[in-house]
Amino acid sequence: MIQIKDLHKSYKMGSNSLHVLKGINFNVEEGELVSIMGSSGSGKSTLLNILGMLDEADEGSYTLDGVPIKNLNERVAAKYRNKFLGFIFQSFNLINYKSALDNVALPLYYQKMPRKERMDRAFHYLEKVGLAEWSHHLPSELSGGQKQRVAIARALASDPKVLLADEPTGALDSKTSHEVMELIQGINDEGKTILIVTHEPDIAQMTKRIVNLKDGIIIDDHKVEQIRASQYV
Ligand SMILES: Nc1ncnc2c1ncn2[C@@H]1O[C@H](COP(=O)(O)OP(=O)(O)OP(=O)(O)O)[C@@H](O)[C@H]1O
Repeated sequence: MIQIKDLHKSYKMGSNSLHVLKGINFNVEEGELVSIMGSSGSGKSTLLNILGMLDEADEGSYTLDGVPIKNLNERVAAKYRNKFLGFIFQSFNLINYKSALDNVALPLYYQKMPRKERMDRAFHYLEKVGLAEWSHHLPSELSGGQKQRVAIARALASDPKVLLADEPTGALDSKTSHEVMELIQGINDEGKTILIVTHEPDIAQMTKRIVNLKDGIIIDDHKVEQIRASQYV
């Protein structure tokens, strides 16, 4: 699903240049659940931004579902991004004045899906994350865990090939984090490819593979004996 070869990325700062990614190689197969770990400044967000087509590498190649991602104009990049990728953020990024249902339906509106179809679809995904009864509530009326479930439903509604999650449990308490991870594990069980950036080892242990970054290179990449979140609840 994802092939990354010898990826390099530097940031220019005045006359200096900060070499952040120093030759990253890794592949992700369809249906994997992978966590990317590493200390602050190791390059996790830089890598996730490149995977999310929000930034481009200086050198190396990135192929997503067989498509080489390079030198795309913004319109084509946006089309591929919508088609291939769903995003989940630490801070949920919901629109406060829209209901849970409207938040999930909004990306479908931008994809020009007819109203009835997009509302039915949004409701289906809210049901899937266990929030059917909360569909008309505003984000301010939901708990942190419920907000992240809405954000997950929104990411799933476009049926992307890959979900990219940047610290998805970073704003949640431990019990809620495990519940959200249980949901993510369930979505992965249905075949979705998922990559999670996290600095929490117990969250990484709930994925199937941990990739460790340090100073812009991968220092470790191993499969894990997955801990099922249901053991915690
Ligand atoms: N747009 C930018 N311009 C200049 N330097 C940047 C930029 N973005 C990131 N950096 C620098 O690149 C390095 C890697 O940053 P990155 O955000 O990828 O790390 P990270 O592993 O995600 O860290 P954290 O866990 O703190 O989010 C850091 O030293 C950071 O200051």
